[in-house]
Amino acid sequence: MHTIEVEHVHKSYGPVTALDGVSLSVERGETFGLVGTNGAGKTTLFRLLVGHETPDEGAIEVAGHAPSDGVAVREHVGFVPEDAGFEPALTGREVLGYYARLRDVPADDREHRIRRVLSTVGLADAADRTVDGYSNGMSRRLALATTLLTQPDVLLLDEPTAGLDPEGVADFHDLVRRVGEADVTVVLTSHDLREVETLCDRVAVLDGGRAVAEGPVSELRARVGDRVTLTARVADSDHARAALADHAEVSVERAGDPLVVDCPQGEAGDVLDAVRAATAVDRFEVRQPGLTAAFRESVDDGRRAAAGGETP
Ligand SMILES: Nc1ncnc2c1ncn2[C@@H]1O[C@H](COP(=O)(O)OP(=O)(O)OP(=O)(O)O)[C@@H](O)[C@H]1O
Repeated sequence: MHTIEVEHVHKSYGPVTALDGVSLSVERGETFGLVGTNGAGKTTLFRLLVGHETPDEGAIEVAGHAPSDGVAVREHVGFVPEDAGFEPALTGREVLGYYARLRDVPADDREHRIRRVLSTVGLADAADRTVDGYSNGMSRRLALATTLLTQPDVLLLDEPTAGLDPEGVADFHDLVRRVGEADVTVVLTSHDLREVETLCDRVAVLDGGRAVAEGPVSELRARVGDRVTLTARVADSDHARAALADHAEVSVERAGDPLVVDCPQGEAGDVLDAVRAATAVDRFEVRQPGLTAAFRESVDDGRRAAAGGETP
């Protein structure tokens, strides 16, 4: 069952086309990643999903409702914008008090729900401090807490971890996983493809307002094939490179120290043996290219298709 359905959506701002015929669907309970280049249309899509803007063409349904149905959206959809800011003189608890009213939480249940979400996001101890003293990570968690007051079916998180330190990122990831376990459909945008790979079941790649790829993270990654990157600390990189000259499927990406080689997964062992026969190898690691390469490939394919007038 699809909780989010976006069909052939176009949106322009004057001469700027922000979304150019985007279609995608997100299933109930999924954690879905929306990735793309700067200005690809990710935030615009979020604004359409919560009814802050209306599409010029196309149809959108979220949790069984049109985004123009403001009451349903408030009840079923939680949106954490990239720049969620709060009145600095209010405490975290007071902020949540206002949001509880805004979201029509019954008066006799407010205190209980506020206490519960403060505990969920790990802000119980900081609840009575004013938010001007909150760290970036705490503010993001408070923003998420505002959406959890009404147990939404859908959570939209726009670059939720941008600017957080590694500990803040890890805390937020734990939180998203916990929220996701409760059958909530989560859609998040991110420029950090490792984050998307870690958290998301499926992903869509936007470029220039077009969805150029959509599918399970593993499928997208498979588009770049079974090649791996081998990085080795070598005593003599010239000897190492010469030893690989006869390997047709192997390309030396960097011929210094470390030596970086791109090769088919099945040949990584032979490549390492050849390098070790030619020079001393101190350390080495083999890595799959991951989503970054798949993302670049999708964007390139989409641009080629657009130039040729095809649909990717
Ligand atoms: N209110 C607006 N008025 C004019 N142009 C806009 C407006 N909102 C978005 N745009 C333009 O629409 C395009 C898509 O913008 P959007 O913010 O959706 O991209 P994004 O993928 O979220 O980018 P980023 O990753 O940089 O946050 C951009 O060219 C942007 O300049």
